[in-house]
Amino acid sequence: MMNSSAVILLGVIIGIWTTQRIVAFRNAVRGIKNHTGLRVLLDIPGLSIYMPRIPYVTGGKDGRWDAKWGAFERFGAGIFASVSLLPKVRVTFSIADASAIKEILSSRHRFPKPIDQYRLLRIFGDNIVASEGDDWKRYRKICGPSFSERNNKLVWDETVRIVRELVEGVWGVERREVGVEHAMEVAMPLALFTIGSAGFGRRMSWTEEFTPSSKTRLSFKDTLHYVSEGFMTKIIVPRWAVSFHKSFSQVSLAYDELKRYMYEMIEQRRTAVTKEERYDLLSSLLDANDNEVSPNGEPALTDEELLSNIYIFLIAGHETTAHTLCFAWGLLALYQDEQERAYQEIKNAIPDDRNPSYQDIASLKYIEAILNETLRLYPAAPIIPKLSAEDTTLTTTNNAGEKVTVPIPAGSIINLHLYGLHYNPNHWEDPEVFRPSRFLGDWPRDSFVPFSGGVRSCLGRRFAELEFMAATVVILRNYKISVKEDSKFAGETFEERKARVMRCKLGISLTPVRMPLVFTRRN
Ligand code: HEM
Repeated sequence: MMNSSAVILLGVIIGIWTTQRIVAFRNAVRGIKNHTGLRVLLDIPGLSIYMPRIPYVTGGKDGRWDAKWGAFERFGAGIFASVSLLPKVRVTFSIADASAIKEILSSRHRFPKPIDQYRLLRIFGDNIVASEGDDWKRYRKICGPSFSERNNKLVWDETVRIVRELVEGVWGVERREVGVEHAMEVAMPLALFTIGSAGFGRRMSWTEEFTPSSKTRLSFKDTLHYVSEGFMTKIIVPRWAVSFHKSFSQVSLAYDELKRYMYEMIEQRRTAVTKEERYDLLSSLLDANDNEVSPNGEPALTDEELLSNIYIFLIAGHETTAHTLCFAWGLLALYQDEQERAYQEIKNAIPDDRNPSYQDIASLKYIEAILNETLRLYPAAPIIPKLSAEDTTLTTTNNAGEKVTVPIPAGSIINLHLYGLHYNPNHWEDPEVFRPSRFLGDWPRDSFVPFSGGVRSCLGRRFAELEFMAATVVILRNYKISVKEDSKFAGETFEERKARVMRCKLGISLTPVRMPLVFTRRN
């Protein structure tokens, strides 16, 4: 039993602590001139998005990635501020205003990345996505040249080869219809094979049996598959717990195997007697690294840094593109007129039976517009976090159309809310509607940043765009895509069907939940 003076002491300590918190909270609110937004008791990074909205306690949907423009509408401006009391007083700004986002993306020093939030991407060590400052500059200088024109062409040619192999070799030209329960069954291996080939110089195919190398237990294909599927497991499950479940040990093994494969590949390329001309990302990265030496004569990147950067190409590079392809096919299945227009463009651009070539992209403007419209509606990274390095201000517009200056204290987290921006009715007409033609004429470029922007924009943008276009061209030339019928949903309206088919959740990137589609041969 505590005696009464101990209870009083504890009460005093709690009282002081609570008063300090409340004063800090009030100061934080004053510091932002009580700018519109959420004032909540609790904001636990990573967990808050799963909590319901309880006024003054949690932000719920309004603070979430999928609030779209709705939360900004409710708070009456293109920038709103969440101030929370626990676990610590924190100010977070959500921004869906095009000119404020442009200002942030063009000022890396004022608005760096909050690299604490990128810890999870450092499984193999420091890398281009999860770094800032001089380290990032060094990585960008070495990694940048890998995404060359020659690599672009390789991405195109390899994607065409991979999808043709699916169409001709796996589905077969005789088969009238191919139904899938989830389009990811097609999009994921497709993206995996493309990154395997154009990223690592390892050709994989839909039909081939894969065997492990002399030094590994898993094949390269299975390794990549388990590594990307098991990303969350790898992060959540500690090393000592991997033996608790078969799937945990499989993922752990896959990560070890990936490391072995990477070192093997690095070694092979370095010791090859005759140097082959290869344009995959790994070869170019190795070349660049060997040519670019540090002042003491060592390669610019250590082997660990090489490994971690290659790993990040895999993680950043294949799931995002697979999900985007999947969303696009779902939208084309729902909007048959748009699909027909795309098909006509392909027929006109590539009239004979030849392979679509890299040079054809100039005549595939509608396919490119479909990619952009898909990324507007379903941006793979719906929120991009930044940090304010100094006390500053940003300007936005309120619902009445007046300019509002928002004070941004140093240390505030700034979430670039791409979902909000891409559905902002001040920038986009009928933002909820899938209308690729909006990207054909003049469109508001600052209101569309699915690949981020400024010097920290996506390095693999062209890689992803070409993969998307090549895959979509080969699929649409051969198949008409439609939603798989299901008697359970016989009476649903178009909007209900769209909501069902396009349902998504946030994983490493925005993820389609279940997209049942049918591919019907055109001839
Ligand atoms: C549809 C596909 C893709 C989308 C929507 C996308 C989007 C993005 C976004 C939003 C960022 C900024 C992330 C941040 O600030 O934290 C980013 C960065 C990056 N992406 Fe992509 N990405 C895609 C495909 C790819 C591919 C295919 C690769 C490589 C093969 C790739 C490699 C990278 C790299 C290396 C960075 C870091 C750039 C830097 O910080 O300097 N991405 N991407």
